Amino acid sequence: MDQSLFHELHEKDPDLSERKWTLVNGPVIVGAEPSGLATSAFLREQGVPFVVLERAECIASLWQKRTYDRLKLHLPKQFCQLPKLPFPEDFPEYPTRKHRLFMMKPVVSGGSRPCRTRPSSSTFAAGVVTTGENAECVVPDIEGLKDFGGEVIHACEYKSGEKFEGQKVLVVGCGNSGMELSLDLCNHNASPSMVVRSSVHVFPREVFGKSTFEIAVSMMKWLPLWLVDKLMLILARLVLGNVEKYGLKRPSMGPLELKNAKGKTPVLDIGALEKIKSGDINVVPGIKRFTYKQVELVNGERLNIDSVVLATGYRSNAPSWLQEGDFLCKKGFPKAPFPHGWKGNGGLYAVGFTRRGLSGAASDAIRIAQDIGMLWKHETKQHKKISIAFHRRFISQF
Ligand SMILES: Cc1cc2nc3c(=O)[nH]c(=O)nc-3n(C[C@H](O)[C@H](O)[C@H](O)COP(=O)(O)OP(=O)(O)OC[C@H]3O[C@@H](n4cnc5c(N)ncnc54)[C@H](O)[C@@H]3O)c2cc1C
Ligand SMILES: NC(=O)C1=CN([C@@H]2O[C@H](COP(=O)(O)OP(=O)(O)OC[C@H]3O[C@@H](n4cnc5c(N)ncnc54)[C@H](OP(=O)(O)O)[C@@H]3O)[C@@H](O)[C@H]2O)C=CC1
Ligand SMILES: O=C(O)C(=O)Cc1c[nH]c2ccccc12
Repeated sequence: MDQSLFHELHEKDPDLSERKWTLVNGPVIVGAEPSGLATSAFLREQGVPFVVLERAECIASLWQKRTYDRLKLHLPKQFCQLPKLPFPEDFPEYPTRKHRLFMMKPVVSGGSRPCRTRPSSSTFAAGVVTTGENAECVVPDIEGLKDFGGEVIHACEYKSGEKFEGQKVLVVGCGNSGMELSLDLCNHNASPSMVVRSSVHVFPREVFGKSTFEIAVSMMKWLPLWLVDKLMLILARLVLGNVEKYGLKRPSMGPLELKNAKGKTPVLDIGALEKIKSGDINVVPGIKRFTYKQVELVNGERLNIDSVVLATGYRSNAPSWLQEGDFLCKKGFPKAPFPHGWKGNGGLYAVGFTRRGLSGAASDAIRIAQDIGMLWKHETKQHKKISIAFHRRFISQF
């Protein structure tokens, strides 16, 4: 590192010399999951050397290690493809997590392994944040949870309901995780109670054999968002009836408006609602406190429970490692609203913070790779020109 820069940084951070530093030529991509891998694939195609940094010891760690066995994508496959890697026709409409991992293999074996680069004499610098909207588990601090005495896990540690057979399990949270894990627990002969502390939008995953998400996307081409929201709610009411009578209060904001404004994903139901209607999943209100093997709810009711699954969501971790104040907000999302959040100043980029799942990540990756590809070509051309001029001058001295 340049000595004057080192001194300047050392003044700000006295521990600097204790840390390991590596000089990297080319973009640094942080995160090796769909967003990082898609960006890598595009950069490789454009001949840009890059390095991928990943905290886990493998790629695709969310899909390999932090998801449950029976997980399937809840959007049809055409909305969850990585650029240039369409799911094969013979894959099911809603691929499983194993299908998803299978699709990521070629990207990796093609060359975007963590910490891989080609030597270059250019000093081109760019940083791509792809650490995701789900980087850390949200673990709420609920009174008495530490002394509960039974097993407490987060949804990301849940693999299967097998080990909960015969148990009373409290599932905290009613997003897609809470709903799907409650269903999985039922299917393994456990008795889940699911906490709904505020409200939730529930839709069937399909209506008359057609994906509900796809219907909404088609309508968005012609109609304003507020109207699509209204029509989706009418459709849900016709197909599901009034879900509020089962304790599933709907938010006052429409589903797509809420997703855009707060990132809260509507539930695309794959069977939990039937179990709620039949009473196999017991819907309960917010938690007041835990006591030994019991939970006390805000309505004063007490339940005996054996285990707790916290399906309480995820958050970005970028503010903890990216020391730059302009690009990201406190919650670790780009400050600029979609579709402008992919590019910041000074070579900073972000992929996968659009609150639009995998298709949002794919569109970010394409934009960024094009931008970096162009800058890289310009930079290397300039570099070549300087080298040739220097070479000529050097030769002319003799
Ligand atoms: C259970 C579940 C199911 C989902 N299903 C769908 C679906 O069906 N369709 C859809 O469109 N979307 C779905 N999503 C949304 C999800 O965000 C995307 O599927 C996708 O995984 C996002 O990819 P990503 O690369 O942006 O982030 P992630 O997959 O979260 O990957 C981020 C990577 O960055 C690494 N990382 C984090 N912090 C650091 C650090 N400080 N240093 C180095 N590396 C770091 C992580 O280890 C991870 O490998 C789902 C999400 C979850 C949790
Ligand atoms: N098959 C698939 O494709 C699946 C996809 N996913 C996706 O993964 C992402 C994360 O989903 P998910 O894990 O469900 O997280 P979400 O953020 O969607 O949901 C978190 C839930 O936990 C509740 N909660 C948080 N803290 C507390 C608390 N202290 N007490 C009671 N309830 C609490 C929230 O309630 P409140 O609203 O009141 O804050 C909310 O119901 C989403 O994008 C989702 O679509 C997840 C599972 C399966
Ligand atoms: O972010 C997610 O969890 C997704 O699965 C993708 C997604 C993006 N926009 C949506 C709107 C309704 C349901 C799911 C999604």
